Amino acid sequence: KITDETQAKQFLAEYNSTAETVWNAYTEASWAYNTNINEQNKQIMLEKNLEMANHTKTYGLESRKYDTTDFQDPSVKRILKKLSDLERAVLPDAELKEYNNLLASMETTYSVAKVCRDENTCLPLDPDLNKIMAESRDYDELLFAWQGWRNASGRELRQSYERYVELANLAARSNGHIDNGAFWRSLYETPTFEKDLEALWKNLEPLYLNLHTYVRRALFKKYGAKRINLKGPIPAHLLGNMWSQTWSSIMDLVMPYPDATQIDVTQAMIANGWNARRMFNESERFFTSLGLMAMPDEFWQKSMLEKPTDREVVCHASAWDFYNRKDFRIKQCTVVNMDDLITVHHEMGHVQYFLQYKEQPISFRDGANPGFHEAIGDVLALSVSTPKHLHSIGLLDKVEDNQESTINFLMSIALDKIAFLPFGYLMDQWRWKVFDGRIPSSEYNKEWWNLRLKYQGLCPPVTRTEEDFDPGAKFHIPANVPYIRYFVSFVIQFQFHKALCEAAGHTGPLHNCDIYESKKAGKLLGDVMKLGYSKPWPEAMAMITGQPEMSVQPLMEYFQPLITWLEQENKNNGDILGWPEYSWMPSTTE
Ligand SMILES: CC(=O)N[C@@H](CC(=O)O)C(=O)NC[C@H](CC1(C(=O)N[C@@H](Cc2ccc(O)cc2)C(=O)O)CCCC1)C(=O)O
Ligand SMILES: [Zn+2]
Repeated sequence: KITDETQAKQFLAEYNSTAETVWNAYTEASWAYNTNINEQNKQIMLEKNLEMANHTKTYGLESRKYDTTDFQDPSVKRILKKLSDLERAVLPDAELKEYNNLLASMETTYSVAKVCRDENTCLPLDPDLNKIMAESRDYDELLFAWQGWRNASGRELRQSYERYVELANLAARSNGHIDNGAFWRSLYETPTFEKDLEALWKNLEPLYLNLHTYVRRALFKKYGAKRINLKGPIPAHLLGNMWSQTWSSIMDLVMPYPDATQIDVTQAMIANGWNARRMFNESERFFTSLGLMAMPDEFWQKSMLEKPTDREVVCHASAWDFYNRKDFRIKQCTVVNMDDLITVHHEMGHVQYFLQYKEQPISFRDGANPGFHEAIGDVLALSVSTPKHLHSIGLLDKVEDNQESTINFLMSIALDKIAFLPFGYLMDQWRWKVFDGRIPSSEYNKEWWNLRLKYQGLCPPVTRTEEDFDPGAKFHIPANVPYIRYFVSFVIQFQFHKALCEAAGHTGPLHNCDIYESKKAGKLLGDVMKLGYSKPWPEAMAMITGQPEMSVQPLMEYFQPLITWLEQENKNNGDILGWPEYSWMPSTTE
């Protein structure tokens, strides 16, 4: 074992500079494929991925030769520990090639899947099927899109997924983890992580049950007793989203006070001639108003902000770090609406993080934990979404400060933030159980719907079998992107919001806070982003909030007026919380 710390530092300097070159080459190839899906670009990406894996393995095996027990520099210890996990590079050549091919083909299948109405009208998910799910109020048309998408995507992926699970577990176990789920959870460096998450969920469940009951009553009014059971789960295709993960698209069906201020600003964006570029410029303006960094010129030259018309692309939005400290991009098939304005801020939050930690060693160019990376953009979006801010950028003609408008506003935010919580929690509950063997492939779909029932109180609108593979109809599953990061983000973003609002000198209810132009708030956030992954995340959490733990208190404080209103409303309606008639399903006849 090598115990010479100076030698270790030289080794890491060499790793850092070679990694920048190799990772940049892979990222360029991956970008080329994602923005122009064809066989040649796929092959080049796979080749660059192998080169990156060789680099990871060479340096990873070398890093294992060091005994860091007596080392002084904590960063050297932290980086060597991270490098010693080879991830997929640990696989033998044949398995690594098979694994990378599986991932590329699953992502391609998902990204090019279409649903055909007839032989010459085939609809992609983005924007066509998403638009139907958000805007249609026709039960059968919604079912056409919902079932068609699952046939075109999930069903096609089941077999590949089964093999992917085996190889992901083989890699994880070869690196010393029990299974791939244990490897994913290890990124949070929290021994009590699963227990902490369950405690958070137990605190949040009552909020969700109240929202679920209220929305079920509204859908009962719209779709009637044959389709909605006031004591049963909600059919999964009626919530305004292909995966029922966020419900703000059905605000028109659930709006508490239709005569008070309406928050959806899509019409105003279109009326004011907003386009994709304007949406990104507005977001950049918010970041610079906090004293944070503007986008480099290269960002505007090289990003893909709209769906091209002449080729197939991966439309699922994403933010890219090219690991050369200069080149950062976003790929988004931007549509001019409120939903996408939020997504723009989300992706710009990732790029801001990339910019803030770009001088860190490459091993530290990550979020304090993955949930931190997901929270940055959403924190700013909480300010942008306030009536006050929307009014200031010309998207809301008047701001009314009364109880009805407040409840309408909080409902529109709750339909995204509270509705999302059970979905954000269950996605990796399913995957962790697949990786540890508690869910065998013969029960993939049955267990998926058991979790959808248990946490979200949803039921499939038509009977599902093991011919189906509904988890595969959600991007992150075939794309091998972990998901618990979003559940963590939806909790901590309210902790960050509360702390930044205090730094900005905000007084009054938390839901009215807009941190726009607060340099103090910006500094608090910027200093944490600069750390990247260099310090354990509780230290970063304490820098922002003054304490090291995840807490639901700020989220509860933010929604308190709505929670009180929902409890009263559900009581007035004589409605029960939950779905005791859990085996009910909607009738398929009129
Ligand atoms: C190279 C690369 O892959 N980079 C990573 C970033 C990084 O790791 O550096 C990346 O860009 N990942 C893509 C992913 C895209 C989106 C997503 O998938 N969101 C979740 C959950 C959710 C839902 C509502 C919401 O308001 C916020 C989140 C979903 O839609 O289910 C799509 C819309 C928003 C974010 C993302 O940005 O997280
Ligand atoms: Zn994200």
